[in-house]
Amino acid sequence: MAKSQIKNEQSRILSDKKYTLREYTFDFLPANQTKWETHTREVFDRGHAAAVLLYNSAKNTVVLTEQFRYPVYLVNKQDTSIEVCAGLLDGDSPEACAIREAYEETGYKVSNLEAMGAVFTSPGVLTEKIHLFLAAYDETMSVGSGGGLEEEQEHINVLELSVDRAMKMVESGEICDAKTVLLLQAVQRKNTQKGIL
Ligand SMILES: Nc1nc2c(ncn2[C@@H]2O[C@H](COP(=O)(O)OP(=O)(O)O[C@H]3O[C@H](CO)[C@@H](O)[C@H](O)[C@@H]3O)[C@@H](O)[C@H]2O)c(=O)[nH]1
Ligand SMILES: [Mg+2]
Repeated sequence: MAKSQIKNEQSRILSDKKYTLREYTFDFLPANQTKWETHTREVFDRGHAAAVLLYNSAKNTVVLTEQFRYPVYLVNKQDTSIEVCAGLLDGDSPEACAIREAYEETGYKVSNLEAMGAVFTSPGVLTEKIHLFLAAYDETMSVGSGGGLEEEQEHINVLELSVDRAMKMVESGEICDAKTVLLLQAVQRKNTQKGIL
């Protein structure tokens, strides 16, 4: 089976402030076809990211963050978004980024990460790939104040919730961030396998 082909790729910058929005044009030959098409696509580049869900299997609880997200406010009129810890790699490995963000955002110093794959949350428009992790936590790892970085205007509340409560918030739509839903479902799957649920 013939694969699709791409040629004559060109791009121009539409916006280049904190992140970069480019318009790409390229010729595209769909798989198993003979007619080339010219495509134009706007693509937003803000680098790649890592996200980590802090999970305590003994208590069956998770630690989440709650913060104002303007895009969520624009669409849902919600004044906060409840999410797993996450941030841009900023030159770090995905693992180092997940550990750094967990500390900055929640004050927990986690170490043993379990990799849960990597996803594009909006492949039609965003280049961003988010590396997903689970990390065990307990009270002894809570060594910082969390809350995020003042210089980045982050005002983060830290929430500790039972997995059951968090899953109910997914069902009700209170939790609607894709990476958070994925990682909560991963924890729930683990519980099902262990016979907890
Ligand atoms: N000045 C300015 N600041 C920004 C902008 N966008 C974000 N910030 C600030 O910079 C901080 C960056 O924090 P990180 O923790 O590194 O990234 P993040 O925004 O939390 O990103 C993660 O979560 C997002 C929301 O779910 C995801 O979209 C993203 O992929 C990633 O996983 C944000 O919290 C916000 O305060 C911007 O356009 N301009
Ligand atoms: Mg963040």
